[in-house]
Amino acid sequence: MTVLVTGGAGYIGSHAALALLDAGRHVVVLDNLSQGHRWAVPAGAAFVEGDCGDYELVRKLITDHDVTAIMHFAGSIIVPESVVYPLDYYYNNTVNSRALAQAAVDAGIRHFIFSSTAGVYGEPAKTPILEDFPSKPISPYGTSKMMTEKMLADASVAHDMNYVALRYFNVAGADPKGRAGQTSRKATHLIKIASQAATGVRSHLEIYGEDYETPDGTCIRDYIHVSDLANAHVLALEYLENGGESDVMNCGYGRGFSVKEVISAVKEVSGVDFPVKLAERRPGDPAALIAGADRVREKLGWVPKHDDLEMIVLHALDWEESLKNRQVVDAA
Ligand SMILES: NC(=O)c1ccc[n+]([C@@H]2O[C@H](COP(=O)([O-])OP(=O)(O)OC[C@H]3O[C@@H](n4cnc5c(N)ncnc54)[C@H](O)[C@@H]3O)[C@@H](O)[C@H]2O)c1
Ligand SMILES: O=c1ccn([C@@H]2O[C@H](COP(=O)(O)OP(=O)(O)O[C@H]3O[C@H](CO)[C@@H](O)[C@H](O)[C@H]3O)[C@@H](O)[C@H]2O)c(=O)[nH]1
Repeated sequence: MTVLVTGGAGYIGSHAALALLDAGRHVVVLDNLSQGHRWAVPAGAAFVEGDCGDYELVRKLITDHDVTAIMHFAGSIIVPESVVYPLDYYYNNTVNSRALAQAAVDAGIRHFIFSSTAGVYGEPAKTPILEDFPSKPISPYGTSKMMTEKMLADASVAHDMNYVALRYFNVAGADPKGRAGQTSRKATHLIKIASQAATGVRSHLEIYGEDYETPDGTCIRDYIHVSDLANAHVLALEYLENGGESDVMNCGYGRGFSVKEVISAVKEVSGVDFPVKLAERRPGDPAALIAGADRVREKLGWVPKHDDLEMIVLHALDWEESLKNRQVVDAA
């Protein structure tokens, strides 16, 4: 009874692997190390280097490791990059997910958990965003994820496999025990970048637009601690194993912070007044994204432990400091 974690050498997958191990599960990580790091795979997990779209490899590792469920994190994640290289995104996020789903179905895997995104909603008409709002992505990244959701929905009807697609809002922070954190080679996320500015890895931070229709003019996002998100995956697995019906669920706290509020929190917690510059709007940024987050609480019994911006920032800063010692920082 092993859980296959694709993308488990990356940011969120490594935290999910830790949460599964903490819950007493067996884990095998499959990662092609295009973005992740071998050292980020928790010590208690088996590791296979390879591509989640490699059907034969996946079939073999399902047999070799006695896999009974899959958590699928592997993918390409940078929204603006997906606009420039859309076909790469459809390949890695949709085509490779199709191959993985095929291998899962053919091997008799009965439970599948998928990393989806608030990006499937595009520019929602209002917030909080509920799961039954229309999926109208405005980037190839969002569309590539939406298509995988739809494949899983159809496959779950045709085959004996239930699934949960978790639609993450803005994931941030790091393992409170310092065992994992965000180490992406091409950081774009606000809290990561602000933490790099506070720890001297970057010279400054740019605010992408302050003329949005929000109280302080900067974009509002629902920041969720990565360890709370990882725990939602463990609960989703238990839910599916107990016969829960397939579903999509938002993962956020149901409240938002503006870019300026996040910057203030990082300055406050770090004690560093790093330079901040105003820049143009980044294309494709909706003004406000806040999760309607009742379903994940009601259906999974999810109770977050880290719904506190200062705590999220503190853990992100601690991780950034620890990366300096590992000498794997990705400078701007
Ligand atoms: N970080 C966020 O805020 C966020 C928000 C919404 C959704 N997501 C989704 O969560 C998942 C994990 O994101 P992350 O932030 O941990 O990113 P990440 O880049 O840190 O991790 C992704 C991992 O997948 C691996 N990978 C990529 N393509 C692969 C392939 N074809 N085969 C095997 N391994 C492959 C990479 O090497 C990396 O280790 C992604 O699917 C992403 O779309 C992330
Ligand atoms: O240096 C920076 C980085 C970000 N931002 C702003 O900060 C906000 C948050 O940006 P970022 O951290 O890059 O996250 P998002 O673009 O909101 O996207 C994340 O959150 C989405 C859900 O809300 C997911 O769909 C995506 O996969 C995930 O990358 C946005 O308004 C950005 O314009 C800045 O002003 N300066």
